Amino acid sequence: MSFNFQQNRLFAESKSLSEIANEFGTPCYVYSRAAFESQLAQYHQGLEGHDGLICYAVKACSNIAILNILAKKGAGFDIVSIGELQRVITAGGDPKKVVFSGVAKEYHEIQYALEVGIHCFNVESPDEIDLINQVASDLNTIAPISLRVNPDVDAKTHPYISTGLKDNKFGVDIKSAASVYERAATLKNIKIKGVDCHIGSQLTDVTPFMDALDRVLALVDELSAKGIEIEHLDLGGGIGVDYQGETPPNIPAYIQSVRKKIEGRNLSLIFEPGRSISANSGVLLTKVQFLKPNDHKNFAIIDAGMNDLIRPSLYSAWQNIQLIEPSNAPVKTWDLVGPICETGDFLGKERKLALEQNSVVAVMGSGAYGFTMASNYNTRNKPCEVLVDGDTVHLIGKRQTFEQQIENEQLIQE
Ligand SMILES: Cc1ncc(COP(=O)(O)O)c(C=O)c1O
Ligand SMILES: N[C@@H](CCCC[NH3+])C(=O)O
Repeated sequence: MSFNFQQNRLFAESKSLSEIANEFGTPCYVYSRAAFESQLAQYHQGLEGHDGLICYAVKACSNIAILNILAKKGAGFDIVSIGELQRVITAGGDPKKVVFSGVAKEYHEIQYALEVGIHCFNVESPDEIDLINQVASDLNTIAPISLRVNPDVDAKTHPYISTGLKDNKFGVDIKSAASVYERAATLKNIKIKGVDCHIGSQLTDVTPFMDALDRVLALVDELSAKGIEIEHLDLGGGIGVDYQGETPPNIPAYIQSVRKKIEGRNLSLIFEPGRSISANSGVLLTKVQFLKPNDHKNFAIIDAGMNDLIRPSLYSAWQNIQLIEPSNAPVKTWDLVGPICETGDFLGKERKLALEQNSVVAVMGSGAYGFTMASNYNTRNKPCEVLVDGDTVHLIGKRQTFEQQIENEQLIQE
């Protein structure tokens, strides 16, 4: 029972979103604790009885209160920067359950990750292996690594969020992976642990995952023949969600089919889900400021813009928009546009809604890549974030202030 209607009023668990909008103002991200926990539980259910880790992709929704809730339920974390690692540690997450992805890890980031003792580095290039080996040698330690391989499969998702094609910057071409492993095996401060693969995001069909897995398993066999034994497979994230009637794969069933494919092999499993845990665990509340109907198009100007939620502008992503209270206004077709001085600043186009001035709407499916991609464009303060737990509301992220925005800026002295 995450987001649900009760007598035509939209609720987060047992709390009405109108009450939240009144108390905290808009724009405001609202998350459901139960939703986060039940999505994570699906992954744990799929993995039950098999060795492995569910490493939530912090970039999807990184508020420390959320990370803390997931950590308490046993999650590990997939991070891509020292900042994300600091978030995990601040939130009480276990560094031993952290995998470090990303194409551009820096010396100080690798150093910190080694000092806190992360589970594994997901390495994306031969040069990076050398740097990790160097840092580990400087610290007189051994760095556990997986190589992120690019299996050249088409994830059949939006080109901007497809990562497993040979045209994408991520990972190492699977054809040259064996030689990269062979070289890594000669390095004194490197310990080879796994093979890593993440082919894209918002996949609604498991076929590309399974094709990638076949290629990864062929590599595992090739490595084994060369005397390099792989302990774990990290199959990344990427499971899609229902934004507009999509039918995403059933999570436990997906993991079961992976387990079936690796039967008889001594391989533990890591998954790095982001969107499938957080997208439908959050909404963005925004209020109609003005209505600007005209002859050929009706604009509803809302108080959230592309700086608060960039997905519609950046990927032409479609997210459902719903009134949180019943309305007596006539239903019309509206473009919901924000306050930013950009033509591409919209959260939804051609939506049939009974809008009036001060109506509050919820942009559904905003829990992933929502707040984490928010910016200060047009010097707008980032919105607040609240977490609903049953009928209790916690403010987990205060609305940013102008003073916070400019605190690192200074006038020149003349
Ligand atoms: C390496 C890596 N792991 C995990 C994720 C999480 O992906 P998703 O949110 O699609 O589950 C991403 C983002 O696509 C990623 O780049
Ligand atoms: N930010 C993207 C997903 C990127 C996934 C990260 N590799 C989205 O909102 O759909």
